[in-house]
Amino acid sequence: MTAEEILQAKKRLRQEALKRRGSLLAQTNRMFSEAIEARLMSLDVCREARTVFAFAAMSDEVQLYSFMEKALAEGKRVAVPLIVGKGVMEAVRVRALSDLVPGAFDIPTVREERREIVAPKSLDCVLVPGAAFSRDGARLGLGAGFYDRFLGEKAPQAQRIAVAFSCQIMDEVPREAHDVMMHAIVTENETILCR
Ligand SMILES: Nc1nc2c(c(=O)[nH]1)N(C=O)[C@@H](CNc1ccc(C(=O)N[C@@H](CCC(=O)O)C(=O)O)cc1)CN2
Ligand SMILES: Nc1ncnc2c1ncn2[C@@H]1O[C@H](COP(=O)(O)OP(=O)(O)OP(=O)(O)O)[C@@H](O)[C@H]1O
Repeated sequence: MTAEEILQAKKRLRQEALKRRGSLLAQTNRMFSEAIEARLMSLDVCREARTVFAFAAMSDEVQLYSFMEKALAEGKRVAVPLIVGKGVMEAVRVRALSDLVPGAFDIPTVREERREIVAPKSLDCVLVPGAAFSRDGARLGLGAGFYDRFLGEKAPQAQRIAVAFSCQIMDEVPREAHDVMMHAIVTENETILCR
C-alpha cells in the first residue's frame, strides 16, 4: 500500500469502527464498561501500577469513571489527558472526579485551578482509548496523533493497555511507522495479550 492508500484505509476503518462503537445502547455501554473495569482491576499491570493514566470518556467510549474512583480510593495516582496544542497532550492529575469539567472538544478534563501536570516518565500504566484495534496490538485513534506522540516520545516506558468494546477489534488495522503498539487489549469478553 502507498502512504496515501494507508491514510484512506485508516479513514474508512475509523468510520466503520466509530459507527459500531456509537451504535451500542447506553445500557449496553454501561454493562460492557463494568465488565472491562472488572478485568482491569484484576490485571497485574493495573494492580501494581502506582500511577495510572486513564481517560475521561466521551459518551460512546468505554466508561472509566468508576475505575478511576476505585483507583483513587486505593491510593493510586490517577491522571487524564489535557490537550495543550495540535496533536499534543499532557497527563494532568485527577484528585477527585468532581474536579473534571468539559475541556477541548468537550472532553472532560481537570479544571484550571486544580491542574497539576504529571511527569510522563512517572506513568506506570496507560489506558488507551481508540476507534479500532487489531489483536496484534495495532491501534487506530481519532486521527490527530495525540497518543502516538505522547506514548512514543514522552512515555515509552509505560505499559499500554487498550480498552475497547469487542466490536472495535478488527482483523487488521493499517499501520504507519509512528503508530505505537499496545501491550494488551481489554474488552468486555477477554483480555488480549499482544505480542
Ligand atoms: N476520552 C478521550 N480523551 C481523549 C482522546 C480520546 O480518544 N478519548 N484522545 C485521543 O486521541 C485525545 C483527543 N483526541 C481527539 C482527536 C480528534 C478530535 C476531533 O474531534 N477532531 C475533529 C476535528 C476537529 C478540528 O479539526 O478542530 C474531527 O475529527 O472531526 C477530538 C479529539 C485526548 N483525549
Ligand atoms: N510521533 C509522531 N510524530 C510526528 N507526527 C505524528 C506522530 N504520531 C502521529 N503523527 C501524525 O499525526 C497525524 C495523526 O496520526 P494517526 O492517524 O496515527 O492518529 P491516531 O492514532 O488515529 O490519533 P489519536 O492518537 O489522536 O487518537 C498524522 O498526520 C501523523 O503523521
